[in-house]
Amino acid sequence: MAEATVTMEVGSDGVALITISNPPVNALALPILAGLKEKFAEAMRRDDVKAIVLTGKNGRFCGGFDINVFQKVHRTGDISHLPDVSVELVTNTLEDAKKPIVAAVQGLALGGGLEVAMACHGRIAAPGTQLGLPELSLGIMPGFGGTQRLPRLLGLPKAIDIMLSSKPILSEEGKKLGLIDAIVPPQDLLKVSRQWALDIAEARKPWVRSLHRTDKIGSLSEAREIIKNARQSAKRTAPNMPQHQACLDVIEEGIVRGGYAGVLKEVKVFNELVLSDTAKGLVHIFFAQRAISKVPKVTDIGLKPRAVKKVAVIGGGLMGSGIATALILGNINVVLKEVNSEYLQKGIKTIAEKLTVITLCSLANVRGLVARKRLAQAQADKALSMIKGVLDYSEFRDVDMVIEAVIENVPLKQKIFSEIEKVCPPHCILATNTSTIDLNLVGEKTKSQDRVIGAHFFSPAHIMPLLEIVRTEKTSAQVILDLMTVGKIIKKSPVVVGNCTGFAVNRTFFPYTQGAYVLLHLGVDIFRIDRLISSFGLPMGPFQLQDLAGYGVAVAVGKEFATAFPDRTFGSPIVDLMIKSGRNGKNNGKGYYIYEKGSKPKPDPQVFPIIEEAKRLVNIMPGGKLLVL
Ligand SMILES: C[C@H](O)CC(=O)SCCNC(=O)CCNC(=O)[C@H](O)C(C)(C)COP(=O)(O)OP(=O)(O)OC[C@H]1O[C@@H](n2cnc3c(N)ncnc32)[C@H](O)[C@@H]1OP(=O)(O)O
Repeated sequence: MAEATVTMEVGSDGVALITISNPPVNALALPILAGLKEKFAEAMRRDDVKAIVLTGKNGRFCGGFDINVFQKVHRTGDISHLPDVSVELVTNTLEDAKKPIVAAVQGLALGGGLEVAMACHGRIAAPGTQLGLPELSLGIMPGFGGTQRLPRLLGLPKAIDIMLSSKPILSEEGKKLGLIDAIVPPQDLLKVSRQWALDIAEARKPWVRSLHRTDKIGSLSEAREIIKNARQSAKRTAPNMPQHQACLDVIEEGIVRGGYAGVLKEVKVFNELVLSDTAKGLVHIFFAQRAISKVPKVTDIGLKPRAVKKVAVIGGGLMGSGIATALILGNINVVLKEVNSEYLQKGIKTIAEKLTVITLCSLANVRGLVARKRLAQAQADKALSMIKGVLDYSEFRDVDMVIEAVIENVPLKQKIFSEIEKVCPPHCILATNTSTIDLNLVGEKTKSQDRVIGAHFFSPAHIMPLLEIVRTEKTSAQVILDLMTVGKIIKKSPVVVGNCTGFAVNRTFFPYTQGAYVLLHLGVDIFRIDRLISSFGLPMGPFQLQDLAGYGVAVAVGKEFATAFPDRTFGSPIVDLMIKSGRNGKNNGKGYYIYEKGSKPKPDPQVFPIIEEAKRLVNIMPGGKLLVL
């Protein structure tokens, strides 16, 4: 592992260049923070230093405080692992320095990295640099003064938006908003920054301390109104995330009692948030998301991913259309195969609708609905030109991958696999989107077992980030790597798992659903179950989710499980009875809930007699009273 260092070089111009080096993202690890303290102290002491430029090595300014330290705090419960950076280093040493400091920012300045840059007296950036405070996505909030300095540099609405969304902006936007003083080509970054620092030292440019600024804050009543609206919006969009409200409280403290009081409160609340369960969970997810791209004997054996330029998707239903949309959005050409032209048209129409909605959302910043719609239509049409609908296999001769997305039916999948093996080129990856069926069964009738792999997407497939990649003992490392790479290109989180009925997700999910059925049969109100699960933090409860997925999936998956794990299966007739009574969930607007366009799903009391019938058929409490939980 490369060493974490901070270096300082003093030029003949009297500018000290302090460089952070901690590959790959120059995170502010503890030795880096100690190094910064030491080098800044030296620069302040030395008479030959007039001004300072702070930068990061290898084209990246800084990816923020070292997240590994949070893990250490979580493991030990000992908050003293967190150093006093916000007041001692960022405010006293940098912002209140006796010599001007300019941040030369390139690549990225995120979290603590941007916070350090904001405490400097000038910020010069290379084009396309990412600037953001993503701390809330880790369950914490900015802790090096970001909650105070960002609003003072950008104004409250934009600063709140950046913090609460955790999304970075580019330096070009940063320049327009006032976060960046100048954008210069990377090769001029240090030269311009040095001159800028000297200009401040020699009073040719203003010496600005961000925390002391008030010009962008507006009146107290305006600020309060903005914060109030942000609070309400966060309550709706992030109801189970305490860090959103906490961050707004700290911002408000700074508005009401001044930036320095805000910095002090930020430190206190930051330390509380670091220990929260939310932070523990989200920091775990940060590392887990990175760990998934390291698969032993796949990503560590020197293989290079092959280009996947054209993918055939078999089946244009709910899953197939979503998968095709995701591929097109990732700039991958798609051949969509259906059994007849009616289904094919329907599939392509669904894809067109999805593309229009997505492009419309991505154009939210374009002014005027008409202009937005026109642009969205043009972009969606362009994307649609990457798809070719077919009814036979003639287009399959040059595809790099096939993703079969038909119904969960073993003989049908086996037939398709033996057909595609014959028509596709020998390098072609043969993937199935099955959610449950053992892949050895799916590929049983092919000779190309090394090319057979599971690509289990989650509905809606163009939106949900998880891609469960299922490998059998015979799937080749190259094929796994290729699918992982496609997954990343189409912005999924590909997780490689082993092969068994249900794989990892449904193997876990099935007992969860079974638990919900058992409670239903014990007499617990299903809408109460859903409410409890939502308030626990999941997007929806098990019954609403079943409505969303459609009952066909539940029936098919249930059968597979019952066959594979008969002793772990509780046979509830509820889904069959729902289907018998003409319900199919969201698909036909009638499930456990009623679905009407433009309104939220409403619990349907008419399902109670169906539930009673299910309970009567499987009487798990003969003669007993209903359990009140
Ligand atoms: C007090 C302060 O307010 C608190 C903070 O600053 S908290 C930190 C705030 N910063 C962040 O949240 C940024 C987190 N990092 C990222 O979003 C992305 O890593 C990135 C955009 C910087 C780079 O993305 P990318 O190039 O795709 O590389 P990615 O694979 O994510 O990361 C490369 C490596 O750097 C590590 N890394 C990235 N940021 C890190 C950080 N802040 N601390 C420690 N390690 C970090 C990753 O764990 C990964 O390690 P690995 O190779 O051992 O798995």
